[in-house]
Amino acid sequence: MSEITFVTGNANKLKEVIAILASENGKVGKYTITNKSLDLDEVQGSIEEISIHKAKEAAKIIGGPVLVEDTCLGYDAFNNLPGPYIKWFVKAVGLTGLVDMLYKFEDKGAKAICTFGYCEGPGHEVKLFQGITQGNIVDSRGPTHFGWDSIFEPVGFNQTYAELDKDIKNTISHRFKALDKVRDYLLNN
Ligand SMILES: O=c1[nH]c(=O)c2ncn([C@@H]3O[C@H](COP(=O)(O)OP(=O)(O)OP(=O)(O)O)[C@@H](O)[C@H]3O)c2[nH]1
Ligand SMILES: [Mg+2]
Repeated sequence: MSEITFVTGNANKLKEVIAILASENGKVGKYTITNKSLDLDEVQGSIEEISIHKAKEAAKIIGGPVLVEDTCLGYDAFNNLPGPYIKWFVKAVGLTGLVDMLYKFEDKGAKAICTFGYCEGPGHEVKLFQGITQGNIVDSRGPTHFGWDSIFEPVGFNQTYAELDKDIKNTISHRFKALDKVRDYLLNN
């Protein structure tokens, strides 16, 4: 039995990862998923570079197998920015600012991108697993306690992530799609 530590400083992410990946007593195949709340350094760079760096740093701190995740929200009209910097945009301009900055653009399309990084331990390579959900940026609707959930309406739905039942979000989200690949990998390795 091997243990993998999911390292994140975000309680909402953790809830979703547990619900999607490890609902049955924290186990995925031969692995037990535990967690540690840590704020990891985030370098500037591509989505992939950020997740690789986070995973390597987490493996060093934990000294064993780790899973980390980085989430981006990229506007189609902005060539995928704010992307990995969405957290700082939420803090700086709020949800209203994030909606208003698209006012001159007809295209309200956006991609929610989730990239998990798995590292077996210090010095090991990092494996990446990505999931993308396409949506539109809309005026805030629903609870606002998780990032930009209330301004992202996934394609094919007329509710925002925040309005959707958690059970629904967790079967269509960027995080679900990425975790599906993580699960596949863990069940076969
Ligand atoms: O509405 C949302 N629905 C989601 O499904 C979702 N997933 C992440 N986020 C937010 O997007 C930023 C990512 O930054 P991020 O990946 O660096 O996360 P973080 O710094 O909070 O945690 P971590 O890096 O310690 O894991 C942060 O502001 C998160 O709150 C979401 N917002
Ligand atoms: Mg972060």
